[in-house]
Amino acid sequence: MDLCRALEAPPREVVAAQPCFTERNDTLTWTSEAIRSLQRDGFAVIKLTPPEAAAVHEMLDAAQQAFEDSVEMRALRISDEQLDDLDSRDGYVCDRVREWLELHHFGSHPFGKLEDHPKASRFLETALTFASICEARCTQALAALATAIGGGGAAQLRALVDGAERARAEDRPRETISPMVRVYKYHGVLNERDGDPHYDMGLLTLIPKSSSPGLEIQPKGSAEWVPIETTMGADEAILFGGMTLARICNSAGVHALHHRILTHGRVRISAPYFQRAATHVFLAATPKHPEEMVGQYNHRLRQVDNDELRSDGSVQFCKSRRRYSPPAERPHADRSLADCSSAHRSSGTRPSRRNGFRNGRAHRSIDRWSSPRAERHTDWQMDRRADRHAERRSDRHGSGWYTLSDSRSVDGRHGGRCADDHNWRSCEMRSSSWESSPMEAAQRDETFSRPEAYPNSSRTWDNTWDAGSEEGTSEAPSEGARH
Ligand SMILES: O=C(O)CCC(=O)C(=O)O
Ligand SMILES: [Fe+2]
Repeated sequence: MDLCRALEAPPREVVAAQPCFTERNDTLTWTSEAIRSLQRDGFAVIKLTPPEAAAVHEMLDAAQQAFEDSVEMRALRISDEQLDDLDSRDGYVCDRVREWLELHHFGSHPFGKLEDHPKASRFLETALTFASICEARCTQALAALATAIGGGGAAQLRALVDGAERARAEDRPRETISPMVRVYKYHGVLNERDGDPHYDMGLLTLIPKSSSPGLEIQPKGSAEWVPIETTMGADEAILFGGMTLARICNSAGVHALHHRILTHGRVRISAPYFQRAATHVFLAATPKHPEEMVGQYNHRLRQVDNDELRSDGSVQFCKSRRRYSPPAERPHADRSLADCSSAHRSSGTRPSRRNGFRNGRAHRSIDRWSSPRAERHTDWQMDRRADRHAERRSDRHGSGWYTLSDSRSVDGRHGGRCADDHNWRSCEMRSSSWESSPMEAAQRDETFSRPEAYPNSSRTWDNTWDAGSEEGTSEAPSEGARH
C-alpha cells in the first residue's frame, strides 16, 4: 500500500490516513498501527488527512507572516503575571535561539481584541485549530494505548482519557490532561553542540513536518541520530512518547523518545503539540518511582540534567554531582545512584545553552545577540525577565522547600533552574509552582486526590551539590525535559 513506505534506517511505516473525527473503525485502524510503531520503534509517523494537512500548512504560513512582524507578535506577548507559569501561560516568548507562541488554553485566550492585528489574529486562530486537531489525535492514541496494554498502566491511562472526555463532554476546563502547543521559529543557530538532546516531559508529542527539516531522533534501542523529517511527507506528523508516558507504561514497551533539533543554519518553523497529564493527577508508585503527583514528577524532571533521564521515565541521579538521600518514607525511591561519566563530569567545556537568565546574567547572553530584531525583543521582554529572575532568586532563599547547602547551589550550577522554558534555559527551583496549586487541585479532585501522600514525597529530596564536585566550572549542565 502506497502510504506505507519502507525506509532506510530505521524501517518505519507511515500510519495510514484516517480522518480524525470519524467512525470508530477508522480510528481503530490508525491508532493500532501507531501504537505498534510506538512500541516497536519508539515513534510513529502519521499521515494526516487532507483537511488536517491543510490546517497545518495554513498555521505554518500564518506563523511565518506573524513572526516577521514584531508589532503583531507583541500583541500576543505573555503577561508579566503569566511569564513564570510554565504549566498554563499563553503567549509569545523568545530566547537566544528561537521565538515561539505557546498556548495552554485552547478555548479562550488572554490577548483581548486582536482586530488591529490581523497577522497575530490569524496566527492565533490557526494555532488553535491546529491544537484541536492534535488534541483529538492524541486523545485517540492514548485511549487506544490504554486498551492495548495491560496492568496498572492501562488503568492509569484509562483514567486520564476518561477524565479528558468527561471534561470535554461537560464543556469544563481540562480535568486530567493539560496539553500545550508551541509554534517555534528557530533562528538557525542550533548545531550539534546546542541541539540539546532531550526527552519530552509528558505523555504524547505530535509534530507535523516543519518548514525546514531539523528534528533528529534516536529510535528505540538505537544510538544513531536519524533526521526523521527528511523522510517525512508534507502531510505527515511524528508521534512519540514522553517521560510520563514511559513511566506509566514502560512495562508495555513504551519508551520516551530521545530527540534534538539541528537547524543547519536555516530558519525553521515547527509546531509541536504536547499532551501532558495535569499536574494534580497522581502517578502510581513503580520500582523506580514513588507515588507522586504529576507536578512533583515534573518538578524532579525539571531539576535534573538531560543525561540523568532515562527512556523508561526514570531519573538516574549523577552521584558525583548531586547528593540524594532517599527518605525512609519513600520505599520505592530509587536508591541506586548511577555513576556519572567522567566526560560529563568534567563539563567545563560544555556549551552554555543558557539564554541569559541563569544567575541573573541576562545581559551577558544578550550581548551575544547580533540582530536588531533580537534587541527589540530584549527591550520589552528579556530585560523584564532578568529582573524577575533576580527577584525570584531572593525569594527562594527565604521560602523554598529546598535546602540549598550554600550559595553555590543557587548561583553555581543547579540552583537557577527553569526561568520560563524547557530547554536551553536556566531553570529555577519552582517550589511555589506546585506547592500550592496541585495540592489545592488535588483536594478538589476526588478521583486523583490523595493529599496525605503528598508531603512525603519530593519535599525530602536533598538536591544539594556535592561539595567537591564543582570542578571549577561555571558552565551550565544541560537541562532536563521540560514537557
Ligand atoms: O521544534 C521541534 O520540532 C521540536 C521541539 C522540541 O523537541 C521541544 O520543544 O521539546
Ligand atoms: Fe522535545
